[in-house]
This record gives sequence, structure tokens and C-alpha cells, in this order.
Amino acid sequence: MASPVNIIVGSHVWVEDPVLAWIDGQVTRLDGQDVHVKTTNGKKVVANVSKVFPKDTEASPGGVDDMTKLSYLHEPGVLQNLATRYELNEIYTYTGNILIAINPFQRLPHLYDTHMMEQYKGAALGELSPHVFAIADVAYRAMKNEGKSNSILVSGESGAGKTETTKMLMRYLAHLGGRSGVEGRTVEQQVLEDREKFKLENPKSFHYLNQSNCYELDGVSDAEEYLATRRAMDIVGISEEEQEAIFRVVAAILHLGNIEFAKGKEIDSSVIKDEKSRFHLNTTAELLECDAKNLEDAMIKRVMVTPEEVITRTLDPESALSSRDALAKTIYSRLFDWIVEKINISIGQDPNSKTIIGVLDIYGFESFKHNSFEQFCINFTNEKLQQHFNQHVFKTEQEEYEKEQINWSYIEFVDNQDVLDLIEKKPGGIIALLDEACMFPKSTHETFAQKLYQTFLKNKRFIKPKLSRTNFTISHYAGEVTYLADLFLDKNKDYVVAEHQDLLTASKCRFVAGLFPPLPEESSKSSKFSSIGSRFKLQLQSLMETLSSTEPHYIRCVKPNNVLKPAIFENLNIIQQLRCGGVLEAIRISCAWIPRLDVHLMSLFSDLVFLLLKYWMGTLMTRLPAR
Ligand SMILES: Nc1ncnc2c1ncn2[C@@H]1O[C@H](COP(=O)(O)OP(=O)(O)OP(=O)(O)O)[C@@H](O)[C@H]1O
Repeated sequence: MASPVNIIVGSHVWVEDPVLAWIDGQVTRLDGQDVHVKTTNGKKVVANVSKVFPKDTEASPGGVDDMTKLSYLHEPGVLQNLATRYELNEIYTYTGNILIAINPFQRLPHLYDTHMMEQYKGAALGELSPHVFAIADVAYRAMKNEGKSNSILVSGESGAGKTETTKMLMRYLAHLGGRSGVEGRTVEQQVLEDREKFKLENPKSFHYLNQSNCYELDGVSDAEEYLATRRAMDIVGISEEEQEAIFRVVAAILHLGNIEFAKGKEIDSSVIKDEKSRFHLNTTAELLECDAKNLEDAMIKRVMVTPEEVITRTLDPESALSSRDALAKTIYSRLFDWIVEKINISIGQDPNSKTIIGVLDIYGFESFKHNSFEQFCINFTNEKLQQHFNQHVFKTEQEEYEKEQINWSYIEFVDNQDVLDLIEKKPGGIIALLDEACMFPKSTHETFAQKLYQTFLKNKRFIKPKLSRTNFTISHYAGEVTYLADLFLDKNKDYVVAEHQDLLTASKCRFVAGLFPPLPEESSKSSKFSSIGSRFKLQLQSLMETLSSTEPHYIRCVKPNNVLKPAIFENLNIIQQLRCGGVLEAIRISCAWIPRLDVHLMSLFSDLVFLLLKYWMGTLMTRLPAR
């Protein structure tokens, strides 16, 4: 997005601002490459001409519903347009075929009622205001009318609104498919009774719910959400008994997370810390219908069977805590898989169906102060999706134009194949080296990091941070991220601890025992290594194959502020998300897509089949302490 040259004294322009990202002002002087600007907040700024952008003084006060209609397509223009619209509760804006959705952090019921759904039925894209329903409708028509598979990729950072957006998409598709809900419970009292039954207190009192902060959202009633969830479970055919068991398991996980350990009398041993922890242990056992003593032992002891004898080893408090968390994750991930499978069966997913609409709710690129294996996997996913996005949007469009010999300037985009090679190439990529390290008994995180440093010494996408012995930095498409290699080896090893498996298989609750069917004899006594990284890579590969056989639609969810409140639009925060989501890159060429896209999308016949693309990273994406 280069700055046009027609900036003169008196021009209204945008210049960079450390707080607001961009601020508007008027040019007072031109001095070679330097532009002197008096900003609207009274400051005098000097900026290089390449960083000064013209402001559209005749911009519509309500903004435009598609960025491609902006007079000036540049970052400040885009930001201003989104801000203007957000102020008017216009949370959706198109950027060519991408829908930007800014979380309103307040209920906007008029946007999602049946009347609104009816309006979007069969309307051409762009005819009505931007909306998730419009995207779902386009996908549905393409499937019905052309027999084409479609996918809708919903991305954004945590709290940006991916789940809500996905829910709206599913609701609209269910509406088109003529599915109706079965009305069930209405009694608020039930919420209180259930809380009592599962011994649940204030969310703030549960360790696992406080890994980030617990927020109360204006206008959102947790009791109502809970009943809505129960109703949704009725609709997808989860029986009363199963629902009860699901909530018991979830409650058990929360209680489990509150069990703490203290040093035991013997070296490297631990005991339940205090009465409070004992209460949570007993409640967990009660909810999971397993023996409390066996639960305690499964967390603090390990049994080793050798040909000569059976040795019992104790764990120190730190290892006991890791064991507790591993148990919680195992239960959660099995429950998660059970629910996904149940929904897929219930909504009639036919694995052999030729046409599908895949809805993918995926984590956005993450870069925190401390990044570990989870961020590595999330960012790897985003690199893959970015490549898919690039290939679909940029490469195909450019090739098309070249083929048709239409004269246009070739648009450069950053090809990220080199980052993907660094991560997933076999042999020699980071995942392959990690697996190697995991299989070699003497490896430590230090030897693993050293191996990375040696192997990727000259790789442009790999950086060894100065002074660090175990950190490494990857130069991702969205920016540099430094990972702490310390827990990579542990986190890459996937197995259910034999003691945990035995405990849960023996549960008197049919549901819980069903989540942990007994293992074949030979594998039950050993906790064999299987690589999460490699499995993840294969799942991603399969996801990409599915996606490549579909017509993709993109929805980028944006979190406007970190305090999760309505009407707060934090410019810098939003710009960062738009950059990471590739939105600004796409804007550069999206003008060119529009005429073709309409024709393409309007030539729109087959069965409605939902494919709720399984949350491929179920195990990794849990909000448990490792994150
Ligand atoms: N369209 C919307 N209308 C009203 N509220 C919304 C909307 N989108 C999001 N929210 C609010 O923001 C909260 C966070 O949204 P959501 O759970 O969908 O985020 P997410 O991106 O899925 O986060 P995570 O990745 O952490 O699961 C919701 O609980 C809801 O209160």
C-alpha cells in the first residue's frame, strides 16, 4: 500500500501515531521526503512521504459496507471505516470475499432473528448488509445449485467471536435445512439445583477457570446460556442421562484442578495438601464414580512392572501436579471427542457424501510473552491456512488474470513455503527433530535446542536469540515468535498414563467407563510414546486436502478490546489482528475480484450435509494449565 504522490500543502492526511496507530491532520510543509503535519490533536509531526496517506474528506459518515468501495485503500482508511461502522453497531464489513466481524461484546438480537434469516435467503452477496448469514447462504446455494462443496473458515484470536460466529452459521444452515429445535427446559431453578448437585461454586474459585481472567459480560446470563446449552443437547439427541454425565465429568475436571499437593514424609513423595484439597479429591471421585483412594494413588504413585517384581514409585509434589493436569486433559479430550462424534452422527454427517459445507473454527496466530508447544502448533496451523489462503486468493487470481491476458501489475505476496519447510519437512524439520529427541532417552530440552541451532544456522526463518540456550525464534508470516523449548519434549509425548486409564476404566459410571474402554493386553502396561506433533501434522494435511476440495469463504473475527466491553475500539490492537489475518494484504487486490466473484457465486444444486469439521486439535486446544 504505497502512498500516492499527490500530497500538497493543505492536504488532509493520515500519519502514524504511537497511541492511535493513525491520526489525521493537515500538511503544513513539504521538505523533500519529509512531510510536516499538524494533527487534529494539536501535535506537529514530521513523517516520511511514504508513511503519509491521503484522507478521504468526503467519506460517507456511515462508512462503506465493502472496503473495496473506499476511495483510498490503505490501512488508516480501513481502520477508520471499521471504527465508524462499529460505532453504529455495524459489526460486519466485507473486504472482497472476506467478512470481517468485530465482536460487539453485547447482545444484538435483531441481527440474528428469524426475520433476518428470511431476508438473507437467496439474496445475492452484497445485495444486503454484510452478515454471516450472507456467507452461509452463498455456501448453501453453491452446494445446492452447483453441487459444490464449500468451506467457511472462521478465524481470530481468543475472544474474537469465532464460536458465536460459528453458532450463527450453523443456526442459519439449520434454518435453511428446515431443522427446528425441540423446546425443552425453561425452569431457572434447575440451574441452581444443578450447581448444588455438582458442588459448583463461583467460577473464580476454580483454578482451571482462572488460567486467564474470568469475566462477567454485560447482558450475558450464564444461567440462560447453560439452559440454552442443555436445549441444544436435547436437539442433537444427547439423552438426559448423557447430559447429566457430561456435566458431572466437566464438574469433576474443575474439582480435580483444585487438588493441591504437599511434600510427603519420604523423599520425592507427596500427599494431599489440606482439607480443602481432600474435599475436591472426594468430590472428583464421587462425580467420576471412582474410588477416592485409587484416584489419589493415580496422581501421586507410579507402578512399574518388571519381570522380577512390581515396583511402586512415588512422585514429588511438582510431578503430582503434572500428573493431575495430565489426568484432567485426558478426561477432557475424551469427552470432547465423544461430543463431536455424537453431534456428527446426530446431524446426519455422511462420511461418503459428495458435497459438504465445512465450518472451521480455528485459533488465530498467537504470540505471547511466553510461547510453548501449543503456540507452535497453533501458529503452524495458521501458516498452513495462510498458504491455503494465498494459493486460493492470490495465486489463482493472478494466474487467471495472466491467462486472460488482462493487463495488471503483478502483486507480490509473501510465500510462506519456507516456514512450512522449517516446521514440517521430513526429514530435518523441527517436528521431525523433536520426534527424534523424544525417542532418544538421553535427550533434554537443551540438547534439542542445540540440535535446532546447528541444523538451522543458515535458515532465514530461524533465529537463535542471543544469550539463550533453549529458546528459538521463528520468523512467521505474521511476525517473529520466540518459543521456549523447555517443555517441547514432554508436551510432544502423547500417552494415557496406565494408572489413569485403569482408574477410569473401573469407573462405576457407564459413561465415564465408556470413554476409557480397556486397552488390548499387550499395550495396557506400557505408556508408549506417540508424537502429538506428527499426528497434528497429519491431521492438518488431511484438513488441507478437505479444504482444497471446497470453495472457501473466510470470516475474520476481531476482538476490538482486551477489556471485553462494548463500544471500545482499540486501534493498535485491531490493526495487529488485521495484519496477522492477512486482511490488509487481501485488500490490495480485492477490488479486482469483485466482478468475477459475483458471476461465480451467482451461478448456483444437492443435499444439505453438514460437516462439522472436527476440532482437529482437540487435545491441544483445551484451556488447561499447560497453556
Ligand atoms: N456476534 C456477537 N454478538 C454478541 N456477542 C458476541 C458476538 N460475538 C462474540 N460475542 C461475545 O464475545 C464472547 C466471546 O466470543 P467467542 O466465545 O465466540 O470467542 P472465541 O473467538 O470463540 O474465543 P475462544 O477462542 O477463546 O473460544 C462471547 O461469549 C459473547 O459474549
